[in-house]
Amino acid sequence: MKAEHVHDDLSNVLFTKEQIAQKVRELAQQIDRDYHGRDVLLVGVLKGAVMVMADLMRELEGQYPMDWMAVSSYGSGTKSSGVVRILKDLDTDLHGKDVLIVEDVIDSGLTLSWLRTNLESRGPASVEICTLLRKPDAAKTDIDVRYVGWDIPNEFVVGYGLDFAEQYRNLDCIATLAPHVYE
Ligand SMILES: O=P(O)(O)OC[C@H]1O[C@H](OP(=O)(O)OP(=O)(O)O)[C@H](O)[C@@H]1O
Ligand code: HPA
Ligand SMILES: [Mg+2]
Repeated sequence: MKAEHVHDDLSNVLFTKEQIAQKVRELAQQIDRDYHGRDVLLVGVLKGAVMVMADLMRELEGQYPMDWMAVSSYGSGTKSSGVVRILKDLDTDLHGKDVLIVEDVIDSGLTLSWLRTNLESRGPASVEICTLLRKPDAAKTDIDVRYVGWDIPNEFVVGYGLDFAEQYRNLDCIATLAPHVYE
């Protein structure tokens, strides 16, 4: 879906489809460089990370198995509840693996902080994080993130996997939502 189809619901397009594609390519190059020859597992966080994972996987030159977790802390609102629930766990044993978590956005950081601790307790060789977006002004906890696409202002964004109440995930760009949609 293109921005023009939901024009009235959006206030500002932050990143176009082309800008996102270029950024994902750059992230893939860094990851290929750092993880070459290692026993890596990419862990995607459903559902928001589906787009970035799908595009990142295709840009990577090495072999990278992937697995998925579903956790939810937002429900249908625009604020994190702070309570993270596992809705679907990994199928893969993490012992000895270099785990790279792939996310769409780090907002308060509560989801990732909880998830990293959870995965670290499963005996992996390492756990690092790759996120397309991060909101430094929204951080409620300090997380060490190895790969960041863009730092963005503290506004609610949709598109490229990011939803508001399950809507707008299939928007091909990343945009801020007009206040009338959620107020
Ligand atoms: O840093 P935080 O404040 O914790 O927010 C970030 C998390 O919130 C969103 O997931 P959400 O719970 O909305 O699930 P979804 O991916 O299915 O939309 C997003 O995909 C991250 O996982
Ligand atoms: O800005 C956001 N948009 C959509 N989902 C989110 N989950 C955390 N922050 C966001
Ligand atoms: Mg969401």
